Amino acid sequence: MRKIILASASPRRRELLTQAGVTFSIIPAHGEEKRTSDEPGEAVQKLAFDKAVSVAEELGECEEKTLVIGSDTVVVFQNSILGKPADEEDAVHTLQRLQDNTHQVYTGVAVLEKKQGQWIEHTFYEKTDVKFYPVSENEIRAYVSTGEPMDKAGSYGIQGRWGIYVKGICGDYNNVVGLPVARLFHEMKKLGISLVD
Ligand SMILES: Cc1cn([C@H]2C[C@H](O)[C@@H](COP(=O)(O)OP(=O)(O)OP(=O)(O)O)O2)c(=O)[nH]c1=O
Repeated sequence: MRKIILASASPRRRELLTQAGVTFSIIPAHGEEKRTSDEPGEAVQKLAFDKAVSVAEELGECEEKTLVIGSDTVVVFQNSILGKPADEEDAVHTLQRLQDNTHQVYTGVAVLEKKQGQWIEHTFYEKTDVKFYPVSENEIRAYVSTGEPMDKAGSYGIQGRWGIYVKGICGDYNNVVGLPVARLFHEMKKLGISLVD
């Protein structure tokens, strides 16, 4: 049986992988996330890779075929990359920009596979378009006061209360929540790797 480690503190990623029937353990990646590219696809893959590498390094010696999965999600609006809000006012400002408009959510995934004593890297990213209805400042402030936006890219959670303002999406819903599980399974299948027993 292959050992699978999710390099994440995100409860959403944990839930998505569990729902997909994967048996795994969790080791959150520590350390500063530093964005090194302005191209969102590249940026999220590199951040996902950094998270997976930091956990792989922590593991040291480990069994052949072990997989370490890292992931990173950002929102892109009018060529700017938006991460988590700095504070409540930042969240309000971000949601004011995103409402009544369409933005993109990018999630990068990095899978490190232990093969013949070496870590082999597999990375990809998935993009989803998300369109919001018009939302008033009062509605935005009420949402922000729930605290929900504070740990989320783009200052909202599609799976939570903000869902009532989502007019539609084009692409994978799970990608917005933080892990494109179907694409992950598909990419692993291409490599002959099964994530379920
Ligand atoms: C857009 C959006 C993001 N998010 C979340 C997913 C990610 O957890 C978070 C983006 O931050 P990330 O830095 O990608 O992840 P994280 O810090 O939560 O967890 P870790 O680095 O340990 O894996 O935003 C939602 O839950 N719903 C949404 O609709």
